[in-house]
Amino acid sequence: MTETPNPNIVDADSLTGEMHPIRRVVVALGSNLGERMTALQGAVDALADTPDFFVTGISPVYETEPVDSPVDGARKFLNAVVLADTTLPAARLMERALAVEDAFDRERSDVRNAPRTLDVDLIVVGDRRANEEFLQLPHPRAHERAFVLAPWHDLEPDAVIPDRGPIADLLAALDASGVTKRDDLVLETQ
Ligand SMILES: Nc1ncnc2c1ncn2[C@@H]1O[C@H](COP(=O)(O)OP(=O)(O)OP(=O)(O)O)[C@@H](O)[C@H]1O
Ligand SMILES: Nc1nc2c(c(=O)[nH]1)N=C(CO)CN2
Repeated sequence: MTETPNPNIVDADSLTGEMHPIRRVVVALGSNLGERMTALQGAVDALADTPDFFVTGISPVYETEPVDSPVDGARKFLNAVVLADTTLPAARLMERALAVEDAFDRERSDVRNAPRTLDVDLIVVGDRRANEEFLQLPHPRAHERAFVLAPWHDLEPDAVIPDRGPIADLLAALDASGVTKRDDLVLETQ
């Protein structure tokens, strides 16, 4: 007897499956090398051009003190967060994030947290959990990063990181003194 697939049990990350649920995605952007705003705007445009990926929100831009920088006196970052709805599997999103970084001459360094033209991090993909080197979800350090939580909180004050809690509470527990909103810098939607 042929088994009829149950449409309610979709392997959301099967790369071969036809059906994928729509999931809300939070993407964090950062740059502290070169033309920082050009890189952030380019990332927003590239994400918006991604098939089956619909940008629903773009945060204000924050200028932030480098966290855990290996370089003394490293330049400040510009950071922002993009919200989107997508049916793309998380692994495809990760590939896309890496391709967008590469398009901005991101050099991959062995030095952890080295300055970078563009960093594109997946923070949450619906309630998807992953713990592989290539893909960890929710992002394992997002809950302790004011440079991620502050812009995200502007867009979604009631958001929750699975297993970590409400971002409002997480943000309130952090020292956010190194994180400054730059009202003069605005990322545009296409
Ligand atoms: N949720 C995720 N978002 C972005 N990259 C991830 C994620 N999970 C795993 N990775 C992997 O991490 C690698 C990117 O590391 P990268 O050098 O950009 O880290 P980083 O941005 O410097 O540090 P951090 O991960 O602390 O933000 C990629 O190979 C990517 O596959
Ligand atoms: N302020 C700031 N600090 C960082 C950032 C970042 O985007 N902003 N990214 C890091 C690694 O991803 C490490 N440190």
